[in-house]
Amino acid sequence: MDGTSTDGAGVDVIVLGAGPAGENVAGRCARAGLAVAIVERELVGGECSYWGCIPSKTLLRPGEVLAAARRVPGAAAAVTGRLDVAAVLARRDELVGDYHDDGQVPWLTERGVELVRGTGRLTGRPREVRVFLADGGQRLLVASRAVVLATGTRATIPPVPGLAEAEPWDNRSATGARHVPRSLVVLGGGAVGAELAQAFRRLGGESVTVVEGAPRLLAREEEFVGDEVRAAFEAEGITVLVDTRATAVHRPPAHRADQRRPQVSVQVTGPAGVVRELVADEILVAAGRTPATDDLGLETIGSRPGGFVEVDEHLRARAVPQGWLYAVGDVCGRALLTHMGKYQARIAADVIVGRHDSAGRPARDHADGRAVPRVTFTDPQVAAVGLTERAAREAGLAVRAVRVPTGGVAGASVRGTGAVGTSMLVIEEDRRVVVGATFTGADTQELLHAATVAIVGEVSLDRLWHAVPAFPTVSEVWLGLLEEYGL
Ligand SMILES: Cc1cc2nc3c(=O)[nH]c(=O)nc-3n(C[C@H](O)[C@H](O)[C@H](O)COP(=O)(O)OP(=O)(O)OC[C@H]3O[C@@H](n4cnc5c(N)ncnc54)[C@H](O)[C@@H]3O)c2cc1C
Ligand SMILES: NC(=O)c1ccc[n+]([C@@H]2O[C@H](COP(=O)([O-])OP(=O)(O)OC[C@H]3O[C@@H](n4cnc5c(N)ncnc54)[C@H](O)[C@@H]3O)[C@@H](O)[C@H]2O)c1
Repeated sequence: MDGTSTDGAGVDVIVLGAGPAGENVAGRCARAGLAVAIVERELVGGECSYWGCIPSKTLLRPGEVLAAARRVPGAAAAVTGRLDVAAVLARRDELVGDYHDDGQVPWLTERGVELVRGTGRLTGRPREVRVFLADGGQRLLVASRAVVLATGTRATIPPVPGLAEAEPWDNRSATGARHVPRSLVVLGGGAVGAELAQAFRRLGGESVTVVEGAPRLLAREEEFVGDEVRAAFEAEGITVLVDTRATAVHRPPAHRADQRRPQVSVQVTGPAGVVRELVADEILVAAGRTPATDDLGLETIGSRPGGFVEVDEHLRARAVPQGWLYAVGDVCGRALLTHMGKYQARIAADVIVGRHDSAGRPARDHADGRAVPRVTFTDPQVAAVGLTERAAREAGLAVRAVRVPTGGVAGASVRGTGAVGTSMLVIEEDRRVVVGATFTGADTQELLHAATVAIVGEVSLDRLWHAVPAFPTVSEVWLGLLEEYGL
């Protein structure tokens, strides 16, 4: 084909997508001595670095610090001003590298990974990828060992009449905002919606309304999670509408190019079919993610373009029996979280490299489905790992759940007044091991890893009893939970 150069000779592994998952599989393969090319069509670092984890946490942090100070008598009196929005947005810009990837590219080049700027597509021949280069040319790459798909996801825009035409915000426009809208409707109360609703409220949004179709916020977590986050949101003036779906959206066109965009009206239908109309400056769609596979050549391997890439326990695409195609990160649909994508990347790299565990078994994914840690960075924070009580019962496990208030320990009291939250363990009765844990409250993120270790290590309660939490730390909730269980 005209303009195509075939100079992929000598490449062992091709990775499509340089988000956190792609970078990690490339880096680990290269560390093992393989020649690796990584293809990226936007910015090295992916969604997480520029439009996901990093900017969203940066927008949340100032409000979290202020709220924490207000809970400490003596310190509270020193909080006299408002958040400096311009400084918050400037810090966001700094942490996203002003939307340039110069700070991230060296991580790849220092490891000897070749960066190819362009859009990659499977050709249908084994281990072959055509790259539509950013400069307009094309390049054919052929790998001797493997191709890894790590192309991530984008925001799903649900088929609500008028929504797409209303030019809604998605995670990119929201995390990259240049101003705080006076009024904001957030469609979806999952992790993206909950975090960004609170961020914009605390940054000065006068009216923030979350519209969630499920019966509660963060609906995949324990039921008390959504109830507690909702109570906290309502206490700070965020309106939460659950069991409610958007049914029509309308934004009239601006009359002149220099005019402020007209407000958007959102018709929602709530419980018992009650219809309401919400009017706001912006609507943010936070209704889940769509895999970036519509133009990846999946049809050439017999898979449906636009879907998640189904993988086995070695992260090999099930559609390719020869086993040369892998998928890691969001695109494999297992757990849409950066740290899980990075974990899958390490496993896939070890399979490609041929690394075995100490028992001589090939690397495989043990954590997905069983021990996925997740933190929603709202205030109160939600930190959870493993199975919810309901999921454990649905999986046929005989479990008992125990709960204590997170604020009931001295460690919480010394951190501030009015500590809220709940700590809960889901315990499999037969084996006396933890299979799930949830901690809500301020700063519970750091309680989580102990629970992850307990689950992955299958540590018995009788052993956990001898893991003494230091005084006065919030980790003393572990002691309360084990006593509540009967130890
Ligand atoms: C607002 C928000 C906040 C979040 N916060 C957190 C958080 O706090 N913690 C957490 O763990 N997770 C968080 N996530 C999820 C996290 O961002 C994703 O799980 C993570 O980015 C997935 O990494 P990935 O490498 O699989 O894909 P991505 O980060 O999406 O990267 C994929 C890359 O592939 C490139 N690409 C796509 N198609 C092609 C192609 N054909 N050729 C070449 N390149 C291609 C893209 O340009 C992109 O750079 C958040 C997500 C959002 C939206
Ligand atoms: N702190 C974190 O780790 C973090 C933060 C943000 C995102 N993420 C990851 O990103 C992924 C995507 O997050 P998300 O919040 O976009 O998706 P999500 O699937 O977690 O939540 C989407 C929510 O939108 C609701 N919804 C969908 N369509 C709707 C409609 N038409 N009307 C009303 N409600 C509707 C769903 O019921 C659901 O509760 C998450 O799965 C999570 O893994 C993680």
